[in-house]
Amino acid sequence: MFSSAHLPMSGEFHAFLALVRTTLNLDPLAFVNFGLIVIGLIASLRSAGNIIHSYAEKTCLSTVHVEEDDPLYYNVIRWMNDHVFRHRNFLSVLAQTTNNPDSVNALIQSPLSKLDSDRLISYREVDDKPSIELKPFHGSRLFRFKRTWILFDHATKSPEVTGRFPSVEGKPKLTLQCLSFSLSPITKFLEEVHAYGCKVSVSSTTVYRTRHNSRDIVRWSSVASRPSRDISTIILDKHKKQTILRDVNEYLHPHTRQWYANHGIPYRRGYLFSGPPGTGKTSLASAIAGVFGLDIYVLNLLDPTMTEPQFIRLFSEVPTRCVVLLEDVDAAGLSRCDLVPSQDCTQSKSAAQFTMGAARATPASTSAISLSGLLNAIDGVSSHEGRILIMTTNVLQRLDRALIRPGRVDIHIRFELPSQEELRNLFLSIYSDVSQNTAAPTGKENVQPERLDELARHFSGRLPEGRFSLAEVQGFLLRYKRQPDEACDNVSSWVKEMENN
Ligand SMILES: Nc1ncnc2c1ncn2[C@@H]1O[C@H](COP(=O)(O)OP(=O)(O)OP(=O)(O)O)[C@@H](O)[C@H]1O
Repeated sequence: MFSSAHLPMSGEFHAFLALVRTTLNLDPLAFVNFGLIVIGLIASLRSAGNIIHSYAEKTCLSTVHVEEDDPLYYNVIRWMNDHVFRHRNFLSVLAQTTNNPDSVNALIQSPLSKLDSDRLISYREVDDKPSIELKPFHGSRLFRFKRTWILFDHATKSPEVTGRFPSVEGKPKLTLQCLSFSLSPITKFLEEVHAYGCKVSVSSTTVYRTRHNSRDIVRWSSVASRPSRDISTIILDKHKKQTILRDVNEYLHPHTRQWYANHGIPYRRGYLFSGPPGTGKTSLASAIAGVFGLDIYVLNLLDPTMTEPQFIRLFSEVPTRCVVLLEDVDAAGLSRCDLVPSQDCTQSKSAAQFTMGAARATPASTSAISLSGLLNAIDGVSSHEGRILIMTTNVLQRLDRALIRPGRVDIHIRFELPSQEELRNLFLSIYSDVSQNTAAPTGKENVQPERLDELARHFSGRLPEGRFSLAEVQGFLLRYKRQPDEACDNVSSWVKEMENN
């Protein structure tokens, strides 16, 4: 210990100490000694804490790490935000711009929506709240879940931190820890988190696409979560619609899974939607996902950054019940050339071209994925059971028979250019709110349902059958969103204009 008597000191400092001693009646160096004792104590407590922590970690501390590209990662953060962080102020948060439907509703209820739709409005001047969400970014928090204390720790480990702020690009790390000899408290918590995630997104469909994560590994990543498309908005022959809905329903039934297992048949189901562009193939896939409460996993065969092993791995990583959507499979130019030696391939190619007619030649493969790779992904041993595969194509003849044989494609739905009945239904569907008076702006008349029926008949009668896709006709109708009379009056000139193009 130090004592002022033992220390060599300058005259001024000595005088200062003497002054303090006489005025406060205390030895200042006693404070220094006391400070050193406190620091020593803290250091020993910390090292004891570290020893206890590392001992506990080895014996009774259960730890669970959640990977950033697992859906649980977002569900845990959402649960924490909604249940734990909601009432706490944070000084360091992550700002996110959201396109939530609430802001759209707020806009509908604002005075702006009362303005005449002919008036030009600059939305820069709109004084509505920006849809910015502030979320806790980094940090740890001890919280109680069903009588167990759990430590939540969320950090972004940047490879190198430059400047004052941690990089958002770093590798995120999420850990959950609790004092327990088993993992069951955390497992129960994760089950609750999963159930909460399902409840929150019950009426929406989440779309997943592939993305390179912070470690440059291609993983599934949710790109959008939107309200499920209502199946009644899909214009398709009633029989075809019922066929596919019944089939998917039966396939997903728990008894069916057991039946497949009993018969030793891989539990998989595949559908092919073929037809001209803009006839509703993708829309039907998304409506099916909505009806059965499934998420959609979209794989792009033309993605230049994806290799075949990555494609096969991603295919096997989809969850048990989901829709895997492979769009425009014909565009990838996959053919038997990948499967057979070159001489046979030339023969089979020319045979294929013969059957299709000279007009459409099989294109050279433009995909990094070969036909054998795709077949492997669809029904190889690692392919996931329980999923629904939906492939769409504009040109059925371009598909190799191996790809669409039963077992890979169980039901084929052909989409045609619309009949007059379908055009009439599209008209009625677009103007359904005009007749129900739900969204009519000021100054616009309502149309009685009988009048709308009459207009729909006139409209479809003026359009040639099997000439335009529903997407094209929908594009025309969108010019007259709330004026069915004007759409009806102008459709003939639109047809002429389209035919001259
Ligand atoms: N049968 C349909 N029923 C309802 N809407 C349709 C239908 N066909 C097309 N549409 C509308 O047209 C647009 C394009 O439809 P969609 O993307 O489903 O067509 P697609 O057949 O998948 O086209 P592509 O072959 O080019 O991918 C969507 O906005 C959709 O609402």
